[in-house]
Amino acid sequence: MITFDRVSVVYDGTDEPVLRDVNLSVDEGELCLVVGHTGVGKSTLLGAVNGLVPHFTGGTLYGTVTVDGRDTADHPPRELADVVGVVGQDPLNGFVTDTVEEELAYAMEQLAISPTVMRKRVEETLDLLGLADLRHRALHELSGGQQQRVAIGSVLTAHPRVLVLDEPTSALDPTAAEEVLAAVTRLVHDLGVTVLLAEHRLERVVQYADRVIHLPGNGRVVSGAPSEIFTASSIAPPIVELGRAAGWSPLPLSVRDARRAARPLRTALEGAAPPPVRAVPDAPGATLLGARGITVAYRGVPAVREVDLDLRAGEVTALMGRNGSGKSSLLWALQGSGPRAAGTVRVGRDESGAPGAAKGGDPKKLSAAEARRLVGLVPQTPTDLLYLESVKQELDQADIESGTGTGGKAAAGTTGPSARAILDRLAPGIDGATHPRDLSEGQKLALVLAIQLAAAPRVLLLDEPTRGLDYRAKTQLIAMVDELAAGGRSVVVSTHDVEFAARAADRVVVLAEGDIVADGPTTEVIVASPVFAPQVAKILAPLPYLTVDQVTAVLPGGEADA
Ligand SMILES: Nc1ncnc2c1ncn2[C@@H]1O[C@H](COP(=O)(O)OP(=O)(O)OP(=O)(O)O)[C@@H](O)[C@H]1O
Ligand SMILES: Nc1ncnc2c1ncn2[C@@H]1O[C@H](COP(=O)(O)OP(=O)(O)OP(=O)(O)O)[C@@H](O)[C@H]1O
Repeated sequence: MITFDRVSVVYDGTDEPVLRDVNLSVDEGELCLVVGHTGVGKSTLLGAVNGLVPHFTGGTLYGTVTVDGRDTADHPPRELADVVGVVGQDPLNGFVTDTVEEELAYAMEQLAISPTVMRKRVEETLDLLGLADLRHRALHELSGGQQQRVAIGSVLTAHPRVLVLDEPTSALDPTAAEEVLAAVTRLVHDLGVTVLLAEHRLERVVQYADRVIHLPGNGRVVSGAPSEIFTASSIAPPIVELGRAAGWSPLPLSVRDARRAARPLRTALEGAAPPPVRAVPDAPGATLLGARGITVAYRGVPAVREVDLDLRAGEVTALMGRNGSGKSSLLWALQGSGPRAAGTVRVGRDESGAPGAAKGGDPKKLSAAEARRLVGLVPQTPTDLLYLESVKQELDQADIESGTGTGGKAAAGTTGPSARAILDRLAPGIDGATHPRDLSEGQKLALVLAIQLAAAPRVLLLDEPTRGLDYRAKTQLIAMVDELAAGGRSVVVSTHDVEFAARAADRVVVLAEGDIVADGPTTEVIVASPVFAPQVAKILAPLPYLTVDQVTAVLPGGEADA
């Protein structure tokens, strides 16, 4: 269905090809998972399938890509639209209409599908993706996850024979992600649709894959059966890491198979107490931010209802909850620039006595510069914060604003790492001359995180910060968040990434329809929940383990299973 014949892609201004002499053939009805570190070229590979690369991205494509017998060199994306449906990483970017219903119908209109068929498919898709209540809503007023669902739906309605999905579940809550993937799998099994799917959260998708296409980072592509590729690959979901540590062969890829394989492991672990995932401070830190009665409403409809929240020094809090439950609205209200229908926020003064220490107060009432030093927010669409011409300019600007360095060199009297140093930990090897627009999505996020982390505000709010980040970058992010917390800051991470929450947070707050419905230590809140439990917890339940590291700490080498 899809063939790559000696394909190389070189972007303008670079010498190194992103893809190098790639040969690949994907059969009809195959679901292929595309994996690789941030910036290795997954989106480039996917974009080549419908001709977005190079027709829209620039650069040069050597070799031949054919889809359903059509050469993408002679067929621009518009002429492939009846065969290939593409969902990109940034749904807002891809929208062409204004409302949910219009967007779901648009692709069909372009293909001149009859109105009666259109009606029927729109209704089916609204139900399939849980969008019925939102059908008349404006697209730009939807939450991130709601937008992502619409983007997926708008492609499904056209019934393409090939689906190209670039991180389709990155903004979805765990249940919605499962539903979307189940729907996609049904198309593969029942209608023989061919799917190419790039995803960093492998724990969500491995069990559905027929084949894995791995981009190891040298421009080449390795493809094979999932268990075969994951035996050796440098990227692996927790289930695979656990399987490797325990010496399971063949590697189980579904929780169900892993639970069977794990019987001896569970027996071996019984009686041993799992070490804590994170070092827990002896006493709770001082309250840095106190919010009371926070209410956010859009045209009279409440999205956050009278929320009270205290954020303490040294604490990393995961904010979780369904798509549309009010997480982003709450974060923006705390930060001060979002709407607030009622309630107060108070950030305490900086007691460190450092020159120019922040005064404290309600960030909404302070000057932008003052507020930024109290509360920082990395938004869900980080590119909103990038406006300069090169990565280097962005980093330098961040250092000047935060006083952490000048031009990348640490300035006298400052302690924090420069934005460049932070970026290199999250996504190594980005050329400073690159225009931020040309970065991969994961690289853009890493850049925005570096800018915000360099400012090291007392309270740092991260809205879905692991979208597009590979496991390596997430581990780095966890380490940096840890350092900030250890330095007396308070960090809140709004996330659907249960694996990240399990490793990064000591406290989990769950929102449902704008109310806090759970608030407690991570282990208590997420192990008890079928939705938020990470893979290791599911595999080893009822034992209270959350991460592979906890298991290996108890069983060095994992030989207990032998
Ligand atoms: N239009 C472009 N012009 C120049 N360079 C580009 C362009 N698009 C991507 N690149 C570069 O090509 C490389 C591969 O990018 P790509 O988006 O394919 O990576 P990716 O594997 O999808 O990353 P992520 O996991 O972050 O989505 C990156 O280093 C990126 O900076
Ligand atoms: N500008 C807006 N106008 C109208 N409604 C809005 C607006 N922004 C958000 N909403 C609605 O408010 C509710 C909460 O949205 P919010 O973005 O806070 O949710 P969220 O928990 O962050 O969701 P997600 O996990 O999908 O990012 C949603 O139902 C959303 O559709």
